[in-house]
Amino acid sequence: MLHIEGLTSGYSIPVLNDVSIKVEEGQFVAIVGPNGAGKTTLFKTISGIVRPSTGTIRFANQDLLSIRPAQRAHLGIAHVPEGRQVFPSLTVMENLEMGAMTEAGQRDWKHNIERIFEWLPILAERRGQFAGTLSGGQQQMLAIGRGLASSPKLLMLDEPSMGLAPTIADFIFERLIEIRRQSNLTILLVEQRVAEALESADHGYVLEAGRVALEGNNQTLRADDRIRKAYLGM
Ligand SMILES: Nc1ncnc2c1ncn2[C@@H]1O[C@H](COP(=O)(O)OP(=O)(O)OP(=O)(O)O)[C@@H](O)[C@H]1O
Repeated sequence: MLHIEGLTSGYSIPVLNDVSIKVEEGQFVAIVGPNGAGKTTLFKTISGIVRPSTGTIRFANQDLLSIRPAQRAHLGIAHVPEGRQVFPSLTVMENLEMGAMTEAGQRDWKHNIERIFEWLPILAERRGQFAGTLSGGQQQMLAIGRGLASSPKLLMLDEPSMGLAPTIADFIFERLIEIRRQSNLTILLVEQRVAEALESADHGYVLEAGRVALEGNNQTLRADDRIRKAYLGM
């Protein structure tokens, strides 16, 4: 579904160097790595906020780099950004409606909103509340709900656990696993919480200093000595 080959991208200097990543349909893939490794830059490059200097990105058999950033959401890519970025002065429902601006989101709205409320019931309870007054965990669920409202083929999540207490973060990971189980949605997750991310996903990449340092299925990565020492504290 998403094939990234030889990607070099960044700002005045490159942050990502020769990065290749594959996400197949229905897969849950995690990209883990330390602060500043380039995880957010990778997502911004997929969304079109940052332009790569070399490499290719194919999504659903199309050359993504030839498609304008604003059009990429319409192809079925939902980017749930770092720091949630909900619209604070809009209600929960209005935020969800903002997510449904794609053609597919409009078409599937009734079905999607039912499922979003089923998966994330707090959003149904708080539907009339201003998003800015929600807790961090609730805002993260709203950001995920807003992504789901666009009827995505690929849901990209940038550090959904950021700034959340461990129990709340665990709840978010558990919800993602359940959403994926029920919908077979393709998920690409970027995370610093390596243990939780590798438990949730079926395949993982370790990004270090802008390069893919390791790749494998979740069991292989969780058993890898370097991962255990550097990220799992074992
Ligand atoms: N707009 C920008 N202009 C210049 N450099 C940037 C910009 N955004 C990020 N960087 C730099 O790019 C590098 C990678 O940042 P990026 O945010 O992609 O990493 P990350 O792995 O997502 O880390 P974090 O978990 O801290 O968000 C860092 O050295 C950062 O300082």
